[in-house]
Order: sequence, then C-alpha cells, then structure tokens
Amino acid sequence: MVQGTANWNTEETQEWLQQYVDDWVAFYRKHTGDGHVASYIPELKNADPDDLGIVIIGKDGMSVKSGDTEIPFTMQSISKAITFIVACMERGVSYLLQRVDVEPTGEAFNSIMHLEMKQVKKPLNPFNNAGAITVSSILPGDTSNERLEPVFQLLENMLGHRPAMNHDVFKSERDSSTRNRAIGYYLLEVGFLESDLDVTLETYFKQCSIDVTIDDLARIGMILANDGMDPKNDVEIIPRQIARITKVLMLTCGMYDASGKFATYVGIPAKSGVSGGILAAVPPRVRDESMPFTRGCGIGVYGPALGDEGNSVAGIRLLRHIATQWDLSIF
Ligand SMILES: NC(=O)CC[C@H](N)C(=O)O
Repeated sequence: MVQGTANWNTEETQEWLQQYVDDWVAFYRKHTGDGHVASYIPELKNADPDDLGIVIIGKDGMSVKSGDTEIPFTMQSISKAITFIVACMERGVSYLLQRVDVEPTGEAFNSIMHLEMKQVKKPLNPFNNAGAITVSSILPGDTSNERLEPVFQLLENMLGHRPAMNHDVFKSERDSSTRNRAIGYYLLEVGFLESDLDVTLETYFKQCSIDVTIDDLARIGMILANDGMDPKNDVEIIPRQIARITKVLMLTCGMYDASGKFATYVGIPAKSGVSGGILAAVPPRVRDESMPFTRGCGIGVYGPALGDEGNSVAGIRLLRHIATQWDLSIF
C-alpha cells in the first residue's frame, strides 16, 4: 500500500491507485464462480455471471474505475433506499417512521414470517420487501408513474441525467412475482398499505426496474456520504436528517441477513440489489491522512453472481478488501 501521501489527486498517485484497483478487480473476478445470477425474475438470468466492476468517486471529484463499469443494470432493492428518501421528503420523516420501523429482521429480504410471528404494528424496516412495498403505497399519486415522478426527479438531481426504466425487467418481475403479491396481500389484510394494492405493486416493480450504472451508484453514494449535499455546488439534494437515517438503515438492514457480517468486515453503509449492484457511502474520516478518499466517497459495485443472501458475492469480497486496505470502516 502506498503510504505517507496526503495528496492523492496527482497523476502519479492516480496511476498507483488505478493499478491497485485493477489488480484487486482481476483477483476477485475469479470469485464470481462462487455465486449465481438471480433467476427468480427470469429477465435477470441474462446477466453475465463473470462481470465485476467498481467505480469510486471522492468528494473532491477524484475517481477510480475498474472492470465492467459501463454495463447498465436494474436497481432492484437499491431503489428501496431512493423511494424511502423520496417518501420522507414528500410526507415527512415522522409520518414515515410511524408506518415503517427501523429494525433489522435477520431474515431473507422477501421473508414474510416475522410480520406474522411477531405481530408487529408496522413492517420492521423499509429495506425488506414488506417494508418497501409499504413505502411504495405511501408515495403520493394515483398511478405508478405519478408516484415515481419524484423518484426520477431526485435521481436526475443527483446524476445530472434522468435514468430510464427497463420495461423487459419490469414485465418479467410483474408476471412472475407470486411472492411479492403474497406479501402485498398480507400487508393489505393487516392494514399496513396506504393505497391500492395493484398500483402499489406496479410502483414497486417499476422502481426495481430503473436502469443505472455503477457510476450512477457511486454518485448517489458520494452525495449520501456528504450528508445529502452535492459537493460540486454545495446544493442540498437530500435533507441531512433523511440522508442520516438512510445511512443508518443501509448499515443495519442494507445487506439483508448479511448486514451484521458486512458491518463487521466492511463497515460501510451500503445497499445491495439482486441484479448484483451495491451502493456504498463512505463518510469522511480523520484518522489517517495517508489513505485515499479520507474526505469521503461513494462506491458503486456491479457483480451479478450472488451469494446465498442475494448480495454480489465477488462485490462484497472486493469491498471488504478495499475497506481493509484503505481503512474505510466507519468503526
Ligand atoms: N433483493 C432484491 O433486490 C429484491 C428486489 C426484487 N425486485 C424483489 O422484489 O424480489
């Protein structure tokens, strides 16, 4: 590891960083064979399991990219962080937190068991399917497109372009999603949904089908790391309190039933999706100026081969390696 260099934004240090990250991506690409591409949404089967890529964008504009960085993929569960933010911005934080809790479940992302077994008064968090579908029912608007308009607007504000929806993935999930329909009917029966079930599920399937790249994820992560401010122009895109709660949820619930292990071995607020993306927000840290990205950064990772919990298997190992090498953990 390169030590003792406070200014990483020089041509020489950029080259070193690039070399390191290229080597790590090449090494962890071999780990993609330990996972499987999601197949329960038929359209996701088309992803190449060997793909692996990473983009890191620092608050100061410095960036490193390596591997398969250009491939668009659908946000899937990463969208849950965005709709939670938008619902908080539209309806207020306390309104949201009265309807969705902030507790990790320790269960699979699409589990329904805890809702019934614990007789909870609200879904346990907005990042599992039950909580996210509830959030989709809270977004204002009569149609799914109306509800998603502020979601697209927020994404556009962060990315500088409006992402597109992948209609093939949307239809594929809509036409195959027996489990999410079951969750939706359960939520309807216990009175957790704020609005029509069909519109709510359509909203949820569409939000999961928004196409992004890891460059987009790194940008979103960098803004979250910077407490919702865009460092380019010091404009507040996400209110600070909402950015803070979102990062708490990313850390405690963002990687589903692997969140505890991810916090232990990586230690960064992150949100994964079954298409293989990971959005991570690394807050500024002060303890070691000799490390890169000490002022904070956003990270986007793509690796569609998933482990048992539905997270990118090589992506997590790559993040763990980088977090250890560069001391990125918030703990
Ligand atoms: N973990 C995920 O990314 C799940 C999202 C997916 N659309 C689902 O509801 O099953």
